[in-house]
Amino acid sequence: MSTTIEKIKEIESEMARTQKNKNTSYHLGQLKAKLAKLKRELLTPTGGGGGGGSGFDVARTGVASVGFIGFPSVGKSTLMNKLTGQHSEAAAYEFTTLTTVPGQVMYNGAKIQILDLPGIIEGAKDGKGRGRQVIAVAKTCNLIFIVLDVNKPLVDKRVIENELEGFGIRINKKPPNIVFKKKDKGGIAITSTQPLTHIDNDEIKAVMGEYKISSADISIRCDATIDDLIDVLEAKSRSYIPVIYALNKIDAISIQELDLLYRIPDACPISSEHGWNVDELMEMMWEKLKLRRIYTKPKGRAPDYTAPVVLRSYACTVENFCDAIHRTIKDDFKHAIVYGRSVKHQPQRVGLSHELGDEDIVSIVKR
Ligand SMILES: Nc1nc2c(ncn2[C@@H]2O[C@H](COP(=O)(O)OP(=O)(O)OP(=O)(O)O)[C@@H](O)[C@H]2O)c(=O)[nH]1
Ligand SMILES: [K+]
Ligand SMILES: [Mg+2]
Repeated sequence: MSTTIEKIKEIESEMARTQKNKNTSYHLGQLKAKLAKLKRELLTPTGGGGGGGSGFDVARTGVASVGFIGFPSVGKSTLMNKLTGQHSEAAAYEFTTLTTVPGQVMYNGAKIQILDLPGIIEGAKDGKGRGRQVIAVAKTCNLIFIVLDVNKPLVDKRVIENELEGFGIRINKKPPNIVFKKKDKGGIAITSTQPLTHIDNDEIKAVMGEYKISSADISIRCDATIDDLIDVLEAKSRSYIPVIYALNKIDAISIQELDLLYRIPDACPISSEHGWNVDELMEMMWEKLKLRRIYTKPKGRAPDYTAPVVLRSYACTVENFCDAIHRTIKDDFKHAIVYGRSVKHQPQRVGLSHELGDEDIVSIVKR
């Protein structure tokens, strides 16, 4: 019996040998679906396999978490120390950090947990070193900093991205706009709102066959690839996480080289050691985390700008706000009075379901 990793290798090499055309698209679709299923097997902890986040998990604090991923000695721990003031051992030899080291930064009134992680190497997702445990922790974070050494940023970037993607992490990407509904009978019905340039019905049917789905409505609302479709079928093992590339050690390069680095999307050139440009990194972190600060205004007094209630953008209704202050506030809630960007009139009376905007000011009126 060959191992899962060997099976994956076999399928990958067969895919590489197979040219994509009308006659092969069904077969390629099958192979891709097989591959996705095998990779999922690899991600499911089976006791000895060392999957999950076993031993690397730490207690979660704060409103959001940021995990550091990168090759050994790119400066992750040095960055951690600079940002949090906490101590994580940093040194000139590889694999200085051996487990998750948690820290915290306060930014715009929000407590944000920072997780310094051990370095990973190529093949990490397939079980090299402790890579799988490390990536499993990153997969639970709200944001990942991929820390790269500016001396070879682009090659390393590709390798690290590949490791994360192989682990079901989707970087700076939204879930594909495909609505999939399994049915008891009726066959496979495919509709699309725009021409599909990457896939044909044969390929889709091959994938469905591999997943043993004989009846479903599939409504495709983007120019999807077969990988997008598989991501939707494998939704449970996918995490869509924003990433910032922290390009570290800029103190070691020229201004001309620095100019080139600024062209890399979602990147922030820094020097952890000297603290250069970490302000910009923090600003980008704030943008990517999409947090909202809500200021409370006690009746007849000025708003309290020093201690905002910080909410996630997908859970920022007046109800979420009440819950964040105290469980019982909702019980005698009458309405809320809101000033800020979420309302047309200043102020405006709103109910529990109203969605708040960043820096809104809220007073709760009780019954
Ligand atoms: N020139 C320069 N060196 C840096 C910078 N940041 C870190 N270093 C050096 O890089 C080496 C590795 O730093 P660490 O912070 O231990 O790197 P790491 O990524 O945490 O390494 P592992 O935990 O082993 O994966 C140390 O010698 C640091 O002094 C920087 O901004 N510029
Ligand atoms: K190191
Ligand atoms: Mg380290």
